[in-house]
Amino acid sequence: MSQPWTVVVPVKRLVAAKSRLRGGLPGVPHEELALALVADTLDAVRACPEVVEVLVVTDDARVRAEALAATARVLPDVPDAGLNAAFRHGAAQVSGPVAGITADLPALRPAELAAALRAVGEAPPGVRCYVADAPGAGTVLLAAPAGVPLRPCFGPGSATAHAASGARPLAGDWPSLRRDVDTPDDLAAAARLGLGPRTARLAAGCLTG
Ligand SMILES: Nc1nc2c(ncn2[C@@H]2O[C@H](COP(=O)(O)OP(=O)(O)OP(=O)(O)O)[C@@H](O)[C@H]2O)c(=O)[nH]1
Ligand SMILES: C=C(OP(=O)(O)O)C(=O)O
Repeated sequence: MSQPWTVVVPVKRLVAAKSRLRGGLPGVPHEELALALVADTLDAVRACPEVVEVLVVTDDARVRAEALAATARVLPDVPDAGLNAAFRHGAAQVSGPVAGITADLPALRPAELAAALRAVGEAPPGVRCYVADAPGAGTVLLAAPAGVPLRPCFGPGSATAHAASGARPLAGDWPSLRRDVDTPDDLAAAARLGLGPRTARLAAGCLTG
């Protein structure tokens, strides 16, 4: 292991999560789909050899149980403060290198996350790095070396915001890491890469091509 990373994973309450994906798998209850995305993301993060701890920030009881089963630590959310506050809250608990990742990466392969985290370790000292999503406007991963504040700028146009904040984009070929799932089309694209087992079970018979 090159560096012992802690990964912070914020997750909204399932009833409100992934609203753009609602109805994406006909006949599958929305909260089951939202939870499956989280479960597959967490399993892949946990299986990454560079990761020593996973910190899930959530107020959702089912996500909490899922995270504990995946041997993650769970912190309560900052009430009504949004995604960046949740990332800051998690990162504030960490003294070593810390990465924030979105919980909507059901095709994530541990080896691709490991390669991205190793690439952060090769950046100049003190530099934060980010991985943009497949379309290029969003962010799936933001990482800071030990002692450097994470300073998350997630939200619409976050890739530009992270660059403007001084973070460095990582250019690796990591399709499963870059494939966040916001819409039914994203889910179909993730399925082409290969979904994790929880999401794959729900998708069986619903997705084509
Ligand atoms: N803890 C926490 N996590 C959040 C919050 N807002 C978003 N997230 C998580 O941040 C990640 C990326 O967010 P989005 O891709 O916008 O997901 P979303 O808000 O569930 O999806 P939409 O409803 O379609 O916008 C997902 O894992 C969300 O669960 C928040 O207020 N608190
Ligand atoms: C949260 C983000 O966006 P999206 O909801 O589009 O995944 C982001 O990319 O910072």
